Amino acid sequence: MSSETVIEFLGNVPLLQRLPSSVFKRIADVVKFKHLEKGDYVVREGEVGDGIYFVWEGEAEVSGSVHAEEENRLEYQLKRYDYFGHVNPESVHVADIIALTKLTCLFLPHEHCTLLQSKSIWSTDKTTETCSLVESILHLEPIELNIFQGITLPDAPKFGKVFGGQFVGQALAAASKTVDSLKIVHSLHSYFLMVGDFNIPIIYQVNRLRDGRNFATRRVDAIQKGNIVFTLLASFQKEEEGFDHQEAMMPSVPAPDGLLSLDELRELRLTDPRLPMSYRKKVATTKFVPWPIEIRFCAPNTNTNQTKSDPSLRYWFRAKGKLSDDQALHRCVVAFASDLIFSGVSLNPHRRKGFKSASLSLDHSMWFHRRLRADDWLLFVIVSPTASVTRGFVSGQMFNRKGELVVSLTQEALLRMARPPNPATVSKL
Ligand SMILES: CCCCCCCCCCCCCCCC(=O)SCCNC(=O)CCNC(=O)[C@H](O)C(C)(C)COP(=O)(O)OP(=O)(O)OC[C@H]1O[C@@H](n2cnc3c(N)ncnc32)[C@H](O)[C@@H]1OP(=O)(O)O
Repeated sequence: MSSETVIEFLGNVPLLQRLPSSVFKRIADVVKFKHLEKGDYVVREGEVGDGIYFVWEGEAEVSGSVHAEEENRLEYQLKRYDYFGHVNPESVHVADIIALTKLTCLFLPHEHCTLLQSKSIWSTDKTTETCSLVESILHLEPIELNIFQGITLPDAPKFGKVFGGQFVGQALAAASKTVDSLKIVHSLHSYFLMVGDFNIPIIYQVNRLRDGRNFATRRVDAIQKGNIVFTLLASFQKEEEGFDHQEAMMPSVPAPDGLLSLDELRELRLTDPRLPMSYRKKVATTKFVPWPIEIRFCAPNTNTNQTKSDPSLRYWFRAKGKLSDDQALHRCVVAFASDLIFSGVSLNPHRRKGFKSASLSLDHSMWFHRRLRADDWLLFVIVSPTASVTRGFVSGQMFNRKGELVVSLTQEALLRMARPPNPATVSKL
């Protein structure tokens, strides 16, 4: 059996899908095949366990007692992708497992069961303390099958509420962790339903809408205090060769290395005489928590939030720090970053002195065209073709440094002139 076939099988075992994708190859290298005939005992009640079994082919019956009382006898059937056994070497089997047909299992011996315990959903060796901030933000605690918990870290971007990109990135992480790791997200569509509270955890409930041979579809609801505050649909596909063309051209822009970072730009703005004193004072007194995403505007930017400009923007961005090598993580990071400076571009032609807006992202859609790395520079080209009846529409394209179009995306946002106080921007959960 090829290693690829074993990895694909392991990726379809729901229990394992939450693990970092790098673990599957390691598990595939150490599992052993066990073949049994109809009627054979695979394990016996009362015996000490020797590892975990995954049903590869055939059916088995579980028959045993929970408390040695006849009325509490367990009886159910196991089929492909089900598992049984114990991670702990001292545990005793509480039931017989008997082959109902010819049965093939993959067996993971005790000494390798630590592979099933990982501190992060993205990496086997890094913990949330040792990885980059954005990777920690996108780490979720698996609570049960299909249920994950995310939190808003103290250093995460917040804007007075749960940042929209955090919802998209975390929900996509939850969806990705219920899919065979050979299938990668190619599109997502999402709605921001209620302003989220960053002081409380977010529960991500994944609905496995479909698992096909090459495609899988998931719906994820983000829940706080019993309310669905955000919802996302995502589709995943196993990579296959096909037609390839690209009509979209990457615009000619300066390379990122020579451009100012947001932190440098902010420092300069404190003393830039072209900017109004009131603005400089505001920049100086506003608490500034650096973002986990590095951003470099392609054109010199002396605009304030009260300067009228074209409804378009170009900037380079990348995650700060090195990310674990998992394509699912890189796509979640891009999803997270894509809501930082996006729909605000719709407001550019309407900015003026005294301008104060109440704006909120309403929906967010993305299409991933090619593999990408979120810890290398990506160019985000944004244009707002229209704004009307309080809604601004933006579309964007992301190119890698080679000029390949890697992502297309759109967003609609609610754009209103703020009337004080502004209850729309705080959570009412
Ligand atoms: C160094 C140099 C460069 C740096 C450069 C940095 C750039 C720095 C960019 C950062 C940029 C971040 C960008 C983050 C972008 C997100 O993260 S946005 C967060 C994600 N989106 C959300 O949370 C939206 C969640 N959804 C919702 O809240 C609801 O679905 C909606 C959209 C409000 C619609 O609900 P609804 O109940 O139908 O709404 P509606 O009745 O119209 O209004 C709701 C409330 O707003 C109030 N409201 C209505 N109009 C107004 C108004 N004009 N003013 C105030 N309140 C209003 C209403 O009174 C109402 O309040 P209540 O009566 O309920 O108390």
